[in-house]
Amino acid sequence: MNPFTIRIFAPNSETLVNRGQEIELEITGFAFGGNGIAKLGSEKGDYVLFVQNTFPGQRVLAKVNKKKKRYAECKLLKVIERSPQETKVPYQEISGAPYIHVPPALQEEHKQTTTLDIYRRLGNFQDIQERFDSFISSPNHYNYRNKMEYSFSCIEHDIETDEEIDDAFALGFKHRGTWWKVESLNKESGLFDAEWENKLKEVREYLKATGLPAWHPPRKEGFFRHIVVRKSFDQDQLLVNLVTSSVGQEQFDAEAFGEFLKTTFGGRIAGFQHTINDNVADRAKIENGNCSLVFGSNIVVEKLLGLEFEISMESFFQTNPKSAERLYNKAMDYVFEGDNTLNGEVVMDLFCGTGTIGQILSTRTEDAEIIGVDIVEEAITDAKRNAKRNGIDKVKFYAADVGKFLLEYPEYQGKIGTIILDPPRAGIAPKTLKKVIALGAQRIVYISCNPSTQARDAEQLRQAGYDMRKLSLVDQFPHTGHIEAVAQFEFDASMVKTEEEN
Ligand SMILES: C[S@@+](CC[C@H](N)C(=O)[O-])C[C@H]1O[C@@H](n2cnc3c(N)ncnc32)[C@H](O)[C@@H]1O
Repeated sequence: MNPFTIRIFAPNSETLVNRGQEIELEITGFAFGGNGIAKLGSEKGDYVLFVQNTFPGQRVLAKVNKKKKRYAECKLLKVIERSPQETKVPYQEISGAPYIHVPPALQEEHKQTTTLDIYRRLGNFQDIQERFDSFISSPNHYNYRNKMEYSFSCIEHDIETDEEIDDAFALGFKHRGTWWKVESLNKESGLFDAEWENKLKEVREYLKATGLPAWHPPRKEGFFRHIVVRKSFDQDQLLVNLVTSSVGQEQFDAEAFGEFLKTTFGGRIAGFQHTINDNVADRAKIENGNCSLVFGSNIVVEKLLGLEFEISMESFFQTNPKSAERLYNKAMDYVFEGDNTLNGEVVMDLFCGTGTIGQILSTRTEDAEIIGVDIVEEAITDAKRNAKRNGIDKVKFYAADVGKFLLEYPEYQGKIGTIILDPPRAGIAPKTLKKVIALGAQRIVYISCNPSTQARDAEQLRQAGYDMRKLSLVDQFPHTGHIEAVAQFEFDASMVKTEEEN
């Protein structure tokens, strides 16, 4: 045990912590989703505290957010002492990459163990190890993201002194656990484009020199609000969107800033947009507003498994495209395994986003009819445009709620051999999953960015006769607690439970 840690013993450790309390803890274990575990001893046994984004061996300052009888959930405020397993890295630490000091192989080992445990506990797969196929690493452990959002604030958290500075001009990421304080990014974070982040300081100095103020989050006033950058790895180009309010707009020379970007980043800036957004609602999307293209193009083009995708500022696109290729290849292996050629079949790509999976599928089949469905109209518009760009006419895209779509098109019931599912983090609503099951597919390939909801949905699928045959984990987001999963389910009539058995 760390010599600085005071291990508290009390008759009833439940009484040791209160909601809102700040407490120093030693992290001794690790659970799914990047939850470090600390324990407080008592005569009645250990009281467990989960602290998000921590790692075994760290000594941390945490705040109790939720208190239950047997455990508490805490928010990390500060790492006081690093784990002996952590190493020095040349990056500036940001709250979005809490494991940047943990060697990638160790991150992966912990992700695999804790994620498989979730399938055991939430999906009741005691034999998960036999179903587990592979752990797929991200091809790039660093600088893998293709989109980053930076915030301005006139309240700065100084990373050297740990002090709050008012009347500042900060540009970077929010200080851990706050929504008003920004830590200026002075060198790359290790997640996004190195050149862009290493020169962000120059961007900040340029904008500060305009004399216009950075946003004041509590007062909801100021001029500079955010910078959002999109990257195409294939073109090695950046698309920049500066989001400001309209107050002071006439004093801002967007064209001059555009020239500054061109000079600073050479030919790498594909386009520069200026968005004026006066919406101060907490949940408003930062990019919404009045957008004008100052120079260049409002899209970049990314290549994925040989196909081209136009990406605008608003489009949904996999954040780690190089790793997404590995994810999609594994999904394709699961689709085509055995002699599942899909020829002459109807294939559903449900929750299709910008239609990436459906398009990849269509390049590997002869005469399958592929149907993509997503609720976001703009995503479907992007999907159709990209399919055209790639010369693909075998995929039909529909903008609709998956549940409603399946009700409105009952003719597909019983005609579908294979379904690909890629729902959002919340998983699939039980009612919608019931409708998917009613389609009667032989095989379902289910991609998930949240294994805990996938494990839950796997239980519903099992009761309907779908056996999870294979599972792979893909590390789409190194240095975070997140992990992506892809599973192959096969219908087995002998597994279907009767009403009485249920
Ligand atoms: C994880 S993303 C899918 C990404 C996509 N398959 C890809 O690889 O690019 C989940 C998608 O589900 C869509 N979605 C969420 N709820 C939905 C619903 N009820 N019906 C249809 N689509 C929905 C979202 O718009 C989002 O595009």
